[in-house]
Amino acid sequence: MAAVPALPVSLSGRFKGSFAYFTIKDRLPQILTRVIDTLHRHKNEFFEEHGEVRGVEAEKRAISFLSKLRNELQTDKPVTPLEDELPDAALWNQYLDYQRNLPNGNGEPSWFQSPWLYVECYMYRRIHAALAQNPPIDNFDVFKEGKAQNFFESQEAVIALCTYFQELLKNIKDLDEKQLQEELFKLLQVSLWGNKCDLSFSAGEDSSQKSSPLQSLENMVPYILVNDMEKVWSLLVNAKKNRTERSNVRVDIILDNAGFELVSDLVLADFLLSSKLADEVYFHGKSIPWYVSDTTKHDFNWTIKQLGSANHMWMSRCGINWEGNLKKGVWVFHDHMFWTLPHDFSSMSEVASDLYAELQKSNLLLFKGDLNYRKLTGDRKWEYSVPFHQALNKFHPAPLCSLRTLKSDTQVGLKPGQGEQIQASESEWMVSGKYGVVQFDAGL
Ligand SMILES: O=P(O)(O)OC[C@H]1O[C@](O)(CO)[C@@H](O)[C@@H]1O
Ligand SMILES: [Mn+2]
Repeated sequence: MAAVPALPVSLSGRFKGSFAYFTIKDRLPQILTRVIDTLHRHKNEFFEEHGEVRGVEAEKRAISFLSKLRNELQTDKPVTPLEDELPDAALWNQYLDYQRNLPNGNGEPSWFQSPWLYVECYMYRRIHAALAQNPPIDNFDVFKEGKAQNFFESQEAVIALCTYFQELLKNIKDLDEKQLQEELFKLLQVSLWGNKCDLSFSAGEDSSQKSSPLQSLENMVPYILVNDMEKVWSLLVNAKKNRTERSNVRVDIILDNAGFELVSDLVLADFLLSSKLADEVYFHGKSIPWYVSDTTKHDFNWTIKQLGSANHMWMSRCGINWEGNLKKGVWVFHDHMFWTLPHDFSSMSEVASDLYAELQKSNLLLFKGDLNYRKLTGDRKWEYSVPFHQALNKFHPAPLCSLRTLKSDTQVGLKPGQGEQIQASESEWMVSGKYGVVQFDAGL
């Protein structure tokens, strides 16, 4: 039997000067400071809604929990077990034990010594605990305002996209295969570049989409380092041809950020149905606030409502149609605890076998964004030219495609020398969000 190659090491804050190191040192504390400020700013609201004793006391407790967290992070303290009783706490604590016992581990897990992916996810889980443990403010999403702001500031781009799309729908029935393919490619690219706009990347600062998202697509093609759009197209066209009455074509979108990116994903999903390339689309979101801008069920419904009631004909047409899709059941929103665990996707079949089985029902999984890419590839120091299939490390529930702009220093599946060549002239290429991939894996 051929020997199984060992996995490369995890990205981690222990590599001084790496992007992980700077993120843990600078960006994560900034995010925590913003969260604390947000709670301060809402003090009056908590007071008015819940009174001094319950509302303001809860806010104070949450802030002191968060300050303690920031201090633990900045002084590289050991990662502590979760003490809340939320449904995922036991899994988190088991994962801590697993980190403690890793044969090549670096002693007691801590903020700078442990894998970056683990400690970063852990920070968001602790932010959640700070609120969830403190009723009556336990349902307060500290990132909600930022997500709404991103949506409103992207208005023009949203209008441009909805208008383009509604015009397209008018004659979608008359398009031949070539034209359909072109439109699919356009909307895949809009959804890809929509991933530039996440908020954790800019530590919560403005990152909305300002210009028309369709105009500059062609100029950006050279920045797509792996472009498997043709493979996505053939898969969908073949699925459509082989489809029988009993076997629907199903596409799943594993969502990333709310705001403009979410709108671009919804337009893509609508296109898949309207072009009859798919019969149903399942969306997967986060069950708790996550990585500042990720989409929860509330954000998903809120966005569709906002569009539906907008003062712009094509925007509201989109929103109303999408609400209809949800009602008809051709669009389904799912959230699962697994998406907000620290595990990479290679352990999904073990840790969340129900979710894995659900994904197996799909014809195509579209994974949006950088964090999903990190979890697909295990957030490791891979050689750039290692095949994507190998980095997936046996995660193959169904054919899948990642639409991701590069915002963290891991990348696989490049041509030999391709990464090194860009590196030579642009040292920030992996973290600037300027480059992207549409990277496909057919499965087993
Ligand atoms: O929203 P995305 O595309 O998953 O990006 C999340 C961002 O957060 C990070 O984890 C940074 O802390 C990066 O990996 C990435 O830039
Ligand atoms: Mn995100």
